[in-house]
Amino acid sequence: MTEKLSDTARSTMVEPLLETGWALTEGRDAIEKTFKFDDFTEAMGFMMRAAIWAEKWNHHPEWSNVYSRVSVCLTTHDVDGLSQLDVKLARKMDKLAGQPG
Ligand SMILES: C[C@H](O)[C@H](O)[C@H]1CNC2=NC(N)=NC(=O)C2=N1
Repeated sequence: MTEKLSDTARSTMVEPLLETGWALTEGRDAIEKTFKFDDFTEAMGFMMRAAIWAEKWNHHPEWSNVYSRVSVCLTTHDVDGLSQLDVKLARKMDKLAGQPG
């Protein structure tokens, strides 16, 4: 059963994400990041690759795309807050984007 991250888990698992461009969302227990790509095609390719992992893990981002940018917000609706799934997907997205931050 997915659980909300504990305070300890937040400092060990979420804080490192803040170093790679993720930020805590105002007013929500969520993290967000805007990925910038060279063009629309690169942005779409990232979304497709990330979508495959989201579906495989049954954990889906709240995201939007404007041309070469993809804005992502991750939170776990089932627990109304951040869980390990959000950390896992955030790490995967960073890898798929090939950008440290
Ligand atoms: C029924 C389905 O398995 C659930 O709604 C899954 C789908 N994807 C999900 N994605 C996210 N971000 N949070 C969830 O709680 C969630 N739950």
